[in-house]
Amino acid sequence: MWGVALSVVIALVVVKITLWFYRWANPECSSGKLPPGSMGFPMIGETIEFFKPHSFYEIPPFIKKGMSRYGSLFRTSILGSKTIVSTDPEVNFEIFKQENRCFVMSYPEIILRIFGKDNLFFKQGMEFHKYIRHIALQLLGPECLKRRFIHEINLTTHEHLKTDSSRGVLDVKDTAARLILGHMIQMVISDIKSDIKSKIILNLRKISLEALRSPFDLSIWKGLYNCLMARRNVTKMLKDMFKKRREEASSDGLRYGDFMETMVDEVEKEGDKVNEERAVELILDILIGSSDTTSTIIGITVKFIAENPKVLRELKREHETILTNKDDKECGITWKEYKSMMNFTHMVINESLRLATLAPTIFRKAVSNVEIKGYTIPAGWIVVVAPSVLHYDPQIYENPCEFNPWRWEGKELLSGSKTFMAFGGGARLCAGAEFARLQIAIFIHHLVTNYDFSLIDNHDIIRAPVLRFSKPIRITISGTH
Ligand code: HEM
Repeated sequence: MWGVALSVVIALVVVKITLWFYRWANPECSSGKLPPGSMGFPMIGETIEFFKPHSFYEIPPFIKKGMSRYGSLFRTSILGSKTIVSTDPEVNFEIFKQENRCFVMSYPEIILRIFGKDNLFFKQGMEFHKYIRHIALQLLGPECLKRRFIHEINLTTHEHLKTDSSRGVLDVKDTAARLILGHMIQMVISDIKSDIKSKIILNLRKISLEALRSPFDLSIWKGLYNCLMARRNVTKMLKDMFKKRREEASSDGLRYGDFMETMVDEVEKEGDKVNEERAVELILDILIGSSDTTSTIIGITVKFIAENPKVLRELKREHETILTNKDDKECGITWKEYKSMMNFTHMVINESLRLATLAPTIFRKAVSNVEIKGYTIPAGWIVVVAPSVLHYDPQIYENPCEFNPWRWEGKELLSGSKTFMAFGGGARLCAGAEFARLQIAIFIHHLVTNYDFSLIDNHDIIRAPVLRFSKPIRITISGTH
């Protein structure tokens, strides 16, 4: 009797588990047809494959496998979420077009923790996003870059290269990260004391994209803890300075003309869009966004230039032409020169951005059922757009693994397209794109006009899934004047 009962219980459990497996592998879709694909093992899905390290010149293997089996739109599961991966330029374009309507930004928890769970750019709602973006562009947009920032960037880049090169060896990413934070903090808080500035830089340097690892890799927790602590320290320092500024503004009417003042003014305005907490958060979001991204691209660009003498010669020619009409050869470039005399430099920057593809996957969530290319993306599913696939597609970029700036000749250089999405696309196109391009161009200008340099080591750069350097990108460097 007991034996029969036990057999029945076991059979029921087996049926239940089988059904659960079946439902997991064959998710329901209330209307239409899901894209083909495999959901992988329950819960884990393809998370391990998503974070699996792969070489710099490779597209993520799990995407490659999905594409070869199922085509350019397929379903899977990553980090416990039902997911659709799109490698189709038309579908990607449609997803960006429907930003803040059918699709909203939705990054996995691990990524949110690095950039901050309270990051205002992750908050949903079209109106709020527009408002926050508008304020950020008052600092990062072309008007401010042209009027004030370009001078600061030239000055800091010149000074840092001069000091750091005096040792004869320079870690490119490290120098770039410190100089970017140096002038960015100055633009945000013009009256900052130098010891506080150094403390902020020290903490912000601990918040790195490299902390992003697989949840199965135990070192991720230490990295996340460091990011969290660094965020907390900087938030506290910014809060204190913000409070002081508000008090000064109301008692003495002191004006500084910097970004912190813009934020103080926003908080004082009628309405409740931004309070003191959010103002500090936005300042922090911009500081975090500014350094690690751009310094990584500068590191990679300098590596590519050092490895390609023909590219270096052409850059030197372009930048020495800019210098011919200048009395002060060390003052750097003007906005007009940046825009109209640096065509080849822009080609080099685009080629580095394409090969580096700093954001290999961009995450969204469908908020309603969306019909696309004969399939349905159900509400609640995550959609992963994969720019890396387009950037390494031989049909779009001949010999895609080759660093060849000349492939950009005659093409639109300063805006993205359906096949060039280094800065994302649509309403959420990178708010710091113009700043990053300007900073990279200025770094190249000072480097090629004032120094001889060559790479010290060979570097293995892996993707896991964001870029990770096996060693720092170091160059030997000496002044030419
Ligand atoms: C070369 C360097 C950079 C690259 C490759 C890059 C890449 C990107 C990408 C791909 C996105 C879109 C993400 C998405 O759609 O989910 C993005 C958004 C963003 N980036 Fe960058 N970024 C860079 C530099 C910067 C800098 C220097 C800043 C700030 C100072 C910045 C601030 C932002 C912000 C605020 C957003 C969110 C925009 C929005 O949601 O409206 N980025 N970036």
